[in-house]
Amino acid sequence: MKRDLHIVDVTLRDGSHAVRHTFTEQQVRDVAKGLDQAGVEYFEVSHGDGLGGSSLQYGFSAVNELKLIEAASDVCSQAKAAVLLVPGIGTKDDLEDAVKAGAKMVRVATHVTEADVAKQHIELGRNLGLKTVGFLMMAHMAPPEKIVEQAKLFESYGAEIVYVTDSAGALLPHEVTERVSALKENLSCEIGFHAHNNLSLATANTMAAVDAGATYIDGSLRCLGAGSGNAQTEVLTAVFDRLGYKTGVDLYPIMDVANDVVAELMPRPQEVTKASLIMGYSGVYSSFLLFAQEAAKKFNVDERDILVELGKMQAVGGQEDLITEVARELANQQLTV
Ligand SMILES: C[C@H](O)CC(=O)C(=O)O
Ligand SMILES: [Mn+2]
Repeated sequence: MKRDLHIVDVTLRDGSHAVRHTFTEQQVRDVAKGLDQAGVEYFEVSHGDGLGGSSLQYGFSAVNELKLIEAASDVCSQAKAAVLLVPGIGTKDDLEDAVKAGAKMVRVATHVTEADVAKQHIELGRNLGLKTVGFLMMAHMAPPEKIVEQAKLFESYGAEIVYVTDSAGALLPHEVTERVSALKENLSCEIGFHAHNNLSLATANTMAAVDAGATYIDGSLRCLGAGSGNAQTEVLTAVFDRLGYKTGVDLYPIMDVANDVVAELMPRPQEVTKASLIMGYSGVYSSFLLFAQEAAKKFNVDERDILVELGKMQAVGGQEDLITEVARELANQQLTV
């Protein structure tokens, strides 16, 4: 079918953060099968921090992600597995292994000002015949001109799609419009948008992105993802159908996999809580949520204070060890007053 809007489901990758990387092969099979039957074209599957993410720093996966990619690919008749690769966490060898396991798309993710580290990985993606995407994370931290500059690097390396990634769920709709419009005006590749719902704006922001010209949008079933989660795949399906777009996704089947499969495996409802709200408000990387909550308990400090401090420090992914430092420092300050 000819789609005019592509919904990429990230439940089995961004959702991995929310379940502390404990997805089992059976869970992955069930979700992938449901996505396939519902007509989803691409879905991501890997550790939450992408290929190679299973580590002390980011949290160990219960099951090797190559097995998960294989399990997901096995049950699909038309849907294709995508993997995320953050250069420095994942390697070119990891990508080659993921392709052997069945991956058909790679999304190479860098901090919004560091696109240059993705050259080799994007080139490899193209050489391996993958649909190749550049993913600019923490997009609220750079103005539109900077994002254009960085996106052009991705495009020059061969990326077929460049994403504005609102990792902190901090962007407001007009800020999404500014960023996506700037890319649309200055690039010839397709534009994508990835939302987090920390300010309860994931759907509104995704609508703003599509209005500004994005043709790839991310969602997760029941919002399962880091922080307050992502835009909700089944909601995006309904909303964009109402708006007259052809996504190729069928509403009842996508609702069924969300409710009958994903809801059953969620450790907690995916809500905007005081901690995730403060992440959107202060511009904090959504994947820090569970680490900050753990540190708050350990050092008996308010999780919001940790997150506000991390926002002020402009901490980015890879600096998870700072979270404990900040919590310890806040606890010391409490002792001295
Ligand atoms: C590695 C991150 O979790 C990628 C992502 O989904 C984001 O930045 O948001
Ligand atoms: Mn995300």
